Amino acid sequence: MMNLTQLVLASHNAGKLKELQAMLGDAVQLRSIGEFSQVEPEETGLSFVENAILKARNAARISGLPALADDSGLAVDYLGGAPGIYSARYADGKGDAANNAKLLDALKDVPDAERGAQFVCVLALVRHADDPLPILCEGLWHGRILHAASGEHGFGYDPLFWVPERNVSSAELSPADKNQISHRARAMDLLRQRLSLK
Ligand SMILES: O=c1nc[nH]c2c1ncn2[C@H]1C[C@H](O)[C@@H](COP(=O)(O)OP(=O)(O)OP(=O)(O)O)O1
Ligand SMILES: [Mg+2]
Repeated sequence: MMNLTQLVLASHNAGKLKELQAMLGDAVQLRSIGEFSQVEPEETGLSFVENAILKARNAARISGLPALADDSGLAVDYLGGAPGIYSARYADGKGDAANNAKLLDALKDVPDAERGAQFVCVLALVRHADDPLPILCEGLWHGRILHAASGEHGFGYDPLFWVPERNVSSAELSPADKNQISHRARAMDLLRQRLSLK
C-alpha cells in the first residue's frame, strides 16, 4: 500500500497524539505537525469528515509526509448534536475548562434521561496533499453528560462524559482503558484494518 513507518499527525492537540501513538504502537512513528508549523489551519468544513480531510491535506503539504488527521467532538442529544464540529470552539477559544463550564450551564436542570451524548472521531489519512482518495474511518462512543466534572485523566470533555459500560467518567478511566473503548479507538481499529496493520 504505502510506506507508513512515518506519518505526520495533523493535530496540535497533545492528548490526541498520545492516544493515537499508543494505539499504533512501535510500527508507525507519528510526528507532530507542530515540528513543522505552529499555524493551525482554519476548520472551515461543515462536517467532521471535511475538517479531517482539510487538516490532513494541510499537514501533508507542510511536511511532505503522508498525514493522519483526527477531527472529533462531542454531540449532545439535548442540544441537537451541538457542540459537534464546534466542540473545540464552543466557548470561543477559551479552552477546555471554559468549554466544560459552558456545557454544564447549557444542561443545567436537564434530567439524566435527557443527557445522552456521543463522542465522534473521524480519522483521515492522505498519502500526499492532493490525494484524491483519502482513507476515512469513523468511531462513535455513547455516554451521558455528568452534572459535575470528575476525574483527572484524558483531555477536553473527558471529565464530563459518563461511560455507562464502566460506571466511571471518561477522565476516571486509565489511559489504557480509554484507548480500548473510545471513539478514537474504534476509528483506529477500522484504520488498522484498512491498512492491514496488526
Ligand atoms: O477523547 C476525547 N476526550 C475528550 N474530549 C475530546 C475527545 N476527543 C475530542 N474531544 C473534544 C476536544 C475538543 O474540544 C474537540 C476536538 O476538536 P478538534 O478540532 O478535533 O481538535 P483540536 O482543535 O483539539 O486539535 P486539532 O484540530 O489540532 O487536531 O472535541
Ligand atoms: Mg481543531
